[in-house]
Amino acid sequence: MSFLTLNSLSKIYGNFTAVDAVDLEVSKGEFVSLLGPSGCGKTTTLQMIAGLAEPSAGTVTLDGREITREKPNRRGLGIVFQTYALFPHMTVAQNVSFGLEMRKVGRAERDRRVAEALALVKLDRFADRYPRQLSGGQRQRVAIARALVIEPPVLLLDEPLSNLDAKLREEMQFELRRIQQTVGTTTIMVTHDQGEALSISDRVVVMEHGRMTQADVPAAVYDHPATEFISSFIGKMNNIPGIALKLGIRAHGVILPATDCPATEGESAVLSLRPERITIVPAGQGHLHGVVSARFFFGSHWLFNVDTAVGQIIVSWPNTDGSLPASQGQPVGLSWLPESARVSARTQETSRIDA
Ligand SMILES: Nc1ncnc2c1ncn2[C@@H]1O[C@H](COP(=O)(O)OP(=O)(O)OP(=O)(O)O)[C@@H](O)[C@H]1O
Repeated sequence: MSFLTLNSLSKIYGNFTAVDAVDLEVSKGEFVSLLGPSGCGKTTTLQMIAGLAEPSAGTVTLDGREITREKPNRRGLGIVFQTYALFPHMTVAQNVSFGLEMRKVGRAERDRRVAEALALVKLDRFADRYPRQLSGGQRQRVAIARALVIEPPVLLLDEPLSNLDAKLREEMQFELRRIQQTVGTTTIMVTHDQGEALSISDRVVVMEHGRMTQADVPAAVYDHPATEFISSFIGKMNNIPGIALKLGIRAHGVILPATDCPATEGESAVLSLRPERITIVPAGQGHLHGVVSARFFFGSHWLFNVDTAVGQIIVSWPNTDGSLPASQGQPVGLSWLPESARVSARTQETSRIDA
């Protein structure tokens, strides 16, 4: 059963369509990320849910009630922006309490709920501090506590972690998920960070040029990207152009196997293969031959660039025991399970990239 429903929601500025007929059903308690490159319409979609932007067409329905034209304060949704927007002259507790005062909640209940919200974000010891006395991550926790204390039906997060440095950002991603799972609030988060969207969401909604192009669980978006754009935007992908065969492609005279082969035999196609699905094997073995042209260390894994007859192939190799399959300049073979590769019809977009 859908708790929040977007029905053909659109936003048009002059003759520019920022959001193009987006349909989405979000279940109660679900954590959904809106993911896409800059300018694809994520924030505008979120703002239409919040009531901060008026839809040009379509509807927003919350818990069976249409709220498309309702004022933001009447919707009572929790909102957290990229900039924390805390009141600088108020303490942490006063910041969190503010929304309850506006709603005329009595003193005793206010104190109880503020204490609960601060405990939830692990800031109970910071209640009397001012925002300037907090780190970026702590301020963002205050913003989350402030949004949740009013017990909103939906929590809307717009790039909530993008002002934090990489390490803190990762910690806060786990924290955000823990908090959301503890309170069970239906949550929609806008992000352009694919890792963030994949790691903490129940479902990822990918947007391109104002349109929703895939909405699915993270593993499905990663393993079965609906468009070529998604396959290269989410994670790394080797896209090898060639001619479709029944089970694979032929590229530069080499036959590359794949079982997932919806393209028509004989047509121009592209074989997509994730770097971590490729194994480096001794020269003379495998489906493809090449020479290691570069090697990069990332701690948990290495990336190998391998020059082959069909172009440069990226291979990811896990750092399980410190051993390496090949050194720079070494001839190698590349192997993969045919079910790890996917062949799709070649679009004009790929042709342009390859040209
Ligand atoms: N008030 C406005 N008037 C005209 N165009 C607008 C307005 N607001 C947004 N746009 C345009 O609509 C498109 C979508 O903007 P939006 O902010 O939703 O993108 P986004 O996906 O959230 O991008 P970002 O990650 O950069 O914030 C952009 O091309 C933007 O320039």
